[in-house]
Amino acid sequence: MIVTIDGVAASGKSSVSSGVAQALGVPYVSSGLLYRAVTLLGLNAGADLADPSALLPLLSAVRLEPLASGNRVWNADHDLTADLHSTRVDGGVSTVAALPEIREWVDAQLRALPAPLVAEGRDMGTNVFPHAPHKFYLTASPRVRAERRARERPEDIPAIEAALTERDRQDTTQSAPAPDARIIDTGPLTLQGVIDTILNDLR
Ligand SMILES: Nc1ncnc2c1ncn2[C@@H]1O[C@H](COP(=O)(O)OP(=O)(O)OP(=O)(O)O)[C@@H](O)[C@H]1O
Ligand SMILES: Nc1ccn([C@H]2C[C@H](O)[C@@H](COP(=O)(O)O)O2)c(=O)n1
Repeated sequence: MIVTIDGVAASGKSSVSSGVAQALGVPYVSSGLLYRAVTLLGLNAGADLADPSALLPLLSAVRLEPLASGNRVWNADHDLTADLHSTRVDGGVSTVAALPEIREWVDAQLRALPAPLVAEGRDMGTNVFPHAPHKFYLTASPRVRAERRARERPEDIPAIEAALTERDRQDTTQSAPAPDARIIDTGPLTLQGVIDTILNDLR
């Protein structure tokens, strides 16, 4: 069984997916972390983030570890995870995610993982796992998402809201909900409330 949980930036995808996966006793995979890892490696190498031929050679030893408690991304024996949610990576990741060659690489990593699993991102229900039987799409207003994210970042709420809105704009192409996804506005719900909504639907 595959459950897909897509949604806009900072809508709660990874927290919700982790909770759902732990309740089901299956792994979850965060596709955004792979796009973030490509971005980090590109920035560290001084590569042009719009040039797939400069990025693909950096990826031969990149591996996603789909732990239910929180995914980790490795480059050989170096754990990249702690550096993936920085403002620097946020600023470049949409450029990288727009490259078809990089999307193909990410999709191949995800499709190689054995089911059952919970997959989260933007196009899990539309493109990567279109035949998944259970699909969800999380939304919340930019202000609500910025207020939540401000607890994890040094920037103030208006700056975070502006950056989220810009990233939503840049990611529009791959971020449409699947026609058969259940759309959940997480604004009025607690994190546990969103997890319970999905688990009730699955039951
Ligand atoms: N329903 C909720 N109520 C309150 N806080 C929430 C809720 N859902 C998520 N959060 C909090 O919002 C923040 C962003 O959540 P999370 O990182 O899971 O989002 P995301 O969609 O995976 O983000 P990104 O797109 O940047 O990877 C976290 O601090 C999380 O704990
Ligand atoms: N399936 C996916 C997952 C992610 N992206 C892009 C869009 C985001 O800006 C970036 C980081 O993802 P996040 O950590 O916010 O989930 O990666 C995508 O295009 N497709």
